[in-house]
Amino acid sequence: MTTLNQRLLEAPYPVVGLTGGIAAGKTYASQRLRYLGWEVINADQVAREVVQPGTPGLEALVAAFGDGILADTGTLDREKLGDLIFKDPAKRERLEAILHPLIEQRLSERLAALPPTIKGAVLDAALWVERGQAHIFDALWVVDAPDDIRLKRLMERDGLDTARAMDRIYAQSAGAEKRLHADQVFRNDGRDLDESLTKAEGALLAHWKTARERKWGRTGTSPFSPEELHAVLAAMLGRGGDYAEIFVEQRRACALGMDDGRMEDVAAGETFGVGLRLIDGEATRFADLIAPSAEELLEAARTLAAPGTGAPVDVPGLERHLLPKPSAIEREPTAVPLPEKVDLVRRADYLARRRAEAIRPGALRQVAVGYGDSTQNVWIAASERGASGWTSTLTQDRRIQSVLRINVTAGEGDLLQSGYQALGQTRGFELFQSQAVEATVYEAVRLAMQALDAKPAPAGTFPVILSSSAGGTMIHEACGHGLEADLALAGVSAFSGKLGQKVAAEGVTIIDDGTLPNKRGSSAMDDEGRAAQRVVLIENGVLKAYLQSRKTARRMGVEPTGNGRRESYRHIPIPRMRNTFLAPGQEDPKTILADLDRGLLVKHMGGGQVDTVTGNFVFQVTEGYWVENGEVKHPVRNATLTGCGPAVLKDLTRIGRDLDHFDIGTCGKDGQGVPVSDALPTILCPALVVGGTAEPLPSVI
Ligand SMILES: CC(C)(COP(=O)(O)OP(=O)(O)OC[C@H]1O[C@@H](n2cnc3c(N)ncnc32)[C@H](O)[C@@H]1O)[C@@H](O)C(=O)NCCC(=O)NCCS
Ligand SMILES: Nc1ncnc2c1ncn2[C@@H]1O[C@H](COP(=O)(O)OP(=O)(O)OP(=O)(O)O)[C@@H](O)[C@H]1O
Repeated sequence: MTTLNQRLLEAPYPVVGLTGGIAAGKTYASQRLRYLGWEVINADQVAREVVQPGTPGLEALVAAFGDGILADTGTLDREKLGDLIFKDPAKRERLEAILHPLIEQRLSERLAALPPTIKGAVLDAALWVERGQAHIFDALWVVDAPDDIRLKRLMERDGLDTARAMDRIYAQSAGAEKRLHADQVFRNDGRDLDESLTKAEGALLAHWKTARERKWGRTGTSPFSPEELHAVLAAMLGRGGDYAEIFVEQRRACALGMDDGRMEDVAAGETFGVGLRLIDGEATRFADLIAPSAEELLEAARTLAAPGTGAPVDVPGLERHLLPKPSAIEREPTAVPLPEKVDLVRRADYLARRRAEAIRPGALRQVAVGYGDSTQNVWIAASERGASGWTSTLTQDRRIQSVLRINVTAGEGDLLQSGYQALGQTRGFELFQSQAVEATVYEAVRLAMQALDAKPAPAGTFPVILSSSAGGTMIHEACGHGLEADLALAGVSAFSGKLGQKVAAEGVTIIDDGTLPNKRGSSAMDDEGRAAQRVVLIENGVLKAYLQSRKTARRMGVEPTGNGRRESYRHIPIPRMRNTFLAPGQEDPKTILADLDRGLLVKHMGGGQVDTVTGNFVFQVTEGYWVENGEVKHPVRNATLTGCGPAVLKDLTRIGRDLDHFDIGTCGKDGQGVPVSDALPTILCPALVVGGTAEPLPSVI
C-alpha cells in the first residue's frame, strides 16, 4: 500500500482531493477553504520543494534533461523546463516518472505532520485523475471552468502566448473526464463559489466517517482465517513454484423478469467457492472447489503441488493490503426485501405503459423488464516470488452490481420497432431513485415510438457522427479487445507488436479506467488482487500499453495493469476491459453537427457483430437521423454501420469535449462474462458504410 493511502486512512479528519484543469481556479477555491479553517497542501508547491538546489530531485532532472534546464544561479529554470515538457509528451512522462514519487512522498509527510485537531485537509493537485488516484480521498472536488475562460486566465496570470497556454491546457485530461470522478463539481466561471464550498464542507464534515468506512472498510468475514490461508499457500508451494493464489468467492444474486405484466422469472441464489492456482515456470495448475472446508482446501493444495520437483518455499506471513473501493454503497441489495424489488419492476412496467399510452395511444405491443443485483465478496491470498524475495498478500473486495433493463416494443400495422435502455452501476438499491427509473423507462418508450415514424435509412458511404449518447460499443468491441495483452501476444490483434507506434490519429486517446465511481466495470481490485487503475492504452494516437493480467505482464516484462479478471472462482483470470472510453477532445459537439453537409447522426447503437482480430464491425443503429447542411432532417430506421475499428481511429479528426453516457454490458470472452461499460465523446467518422433499406444514395465519399 502506498504511504499516501496509509496516511489517508489514518488521518483523524476528512481529507479532500481538490483538482481541476490548469487555471480552473484550484488556488482560488483552496484559499476559500483555508479561510474556512482547512489545511491546504498544494502539490505545485511541494513540486518546487523537491527540486531545490542540492536535492536528489534536481540532480535527477539534470541527469535526464542536461544542465540547460538550470539558471545561472544553479536553480531550476522553470520556464525553460516548462517549454520543454509541455510540448513533448515523452519528455513530460520522463519528468513525471522522476518527480511524482518524490512529490507523493513529500505530500504524505506533510499530511502526517498536520495536527490531529484540524477540521480537515485539502490536497490540491492538478493531476489526481491522470495519476489514477482520484478515488482515494474522502471526497474528490473538481473545480471546473470552460476552456476559453481558463485560456484567458492562464494567459493573463502567467503572461503566456496562446500556443504555450494551449500546450499546457492539453497536457492534462479534459474537464469531462475529471467530472466523471468528482464527488462534487464547482463551476468557476465567474459565479460565487463561497456558498457552494461552505455547503460541501458541511455535508462532508457530517458524513466523512461513514463514507471512509464504506470506502476502505472490510465488509464480510472471510470464511477462512489468515492462518488457514497461509497454510494452504504453503502446501501449494510445498514442492516449489513461482506463484500460488487462493481466490475465495461468496456471491449472492437476485434476478427478476417481467414480460407483458407477468412476473415470469424470480431467481435468487448464493454461491461459495474457491479457486486455487499454482504457477511453476510455464505450467499453470488450477483447482476449483465448491464450498470447501479448510481441510479440503489443504488437501487440494497438496494435490496441486504433487507434480512439483522443487524444494518447499518458506512462505512469508500474509500482509493485508486495504484498497479503496470506487463506489460507495448506501443500500445493500441483500438487505432489500424481495417485495421492494418486485415493486420496482412493476413500477417500471406501469410507467412504460402509461407513457406509451400518453404519447401514442394503441401503439404499445410489449414491455419486458428485467432486474438484477449481485453482491460478490472476494478474498485473494497470494504468494509470489519477486526480485527481492517472496511476498504474501491478502486483499479483499466487495463488488455490488445493480441493474434494471427495459425493452419496449411498439407497432403499427405490420411494422414492429423496439426501444431498449438499461440502468446499471456498481451501486446498491439507492440507484433506483424514481427520477432515474422514470428517465430510463421514458427513453426506452421514446426510442420505440420514434422508430415507427422513421424513414428507411439510405445506403452508401457517408460521414457519420456518433453522438456521445451512442455509447462506446465501437471502442470496446472494435478496438478494446485488440488492446488486451493475451490477444496481442497471440498475434491475433490489429495492435500486435505496435507498442510505441502511431496507431490512431493525433488527438485519439483511449483509456480503460477501473477506478471510475459507480461505473459497471469498476472495483477496488482485479481478480488477482491488483488495485484497479486508470490505464492509458493509446495516447494522442500512440500505442502506450496493453491491458495486462499477471501472466501476460510477466511475458511482456511489464507491470500488471489490474485487468486480470475472471467470471467466478471456477475460471482463470485473463486480461479484460473495465470502463473503456475514447477520451474527450476539444470540440463543441454542436459545431461538429453544424459542419456536416450530408450524412448520418447516430444517437443510439444496438447490437452488432465484430471480428476482434481485425476490428471489422457491423452495428445496428437504433436511433439515427439523416443530416443535411448541418440540420437534422428526419429519423431513419434499420440502418447498419460497417467499418473497421482501428481504421476509424486513424481517420478521426473531430472529437467532442462531451463524455457523459456509458453503455453497460457483460463482455464475453473465452466463455467468461464480466461486467463492463464503455463510452465515447461525439465524434465524426469521415466515411462509414451505411447499410439501409432505402434506395441507395450516391455516396458522398
Ligand atoms: C514543468 C514545471 C517546472 C513548470 O513550472 P511552472 O512554474 O511554469 O508551473 P507550475 O509548477 O506553477 O505549474 C502550473 C500548472 O501546470 C500544470 N502542470 C504542472 N505539471 C504538469 C504535468 N506534468 N502535466 C500536466 N500539467 C502540469 C498544473 O496545472 C500546475 O498547477 C512544473 O510544472 C513541474 O515541475 N511539473 C512537474 C511536476 C508535476 O507534475 N506537477 C503537477 C502537480 S502533481
Ligand atoms: N472566479 C474567478 N474570477 C476571477 N478570476 C479568477 C476566478 N477564479 C480564478 N481566477 C483567476 O484565474 C487565474 C487562475 O486561477 P488559479 O490560480 O486559482 O487556478 P489554478 O487552478 O490554481 O491553476 P494551476 O493549475 O496553474 O495551479 C488566477 O489568476 C485567478 O486569480
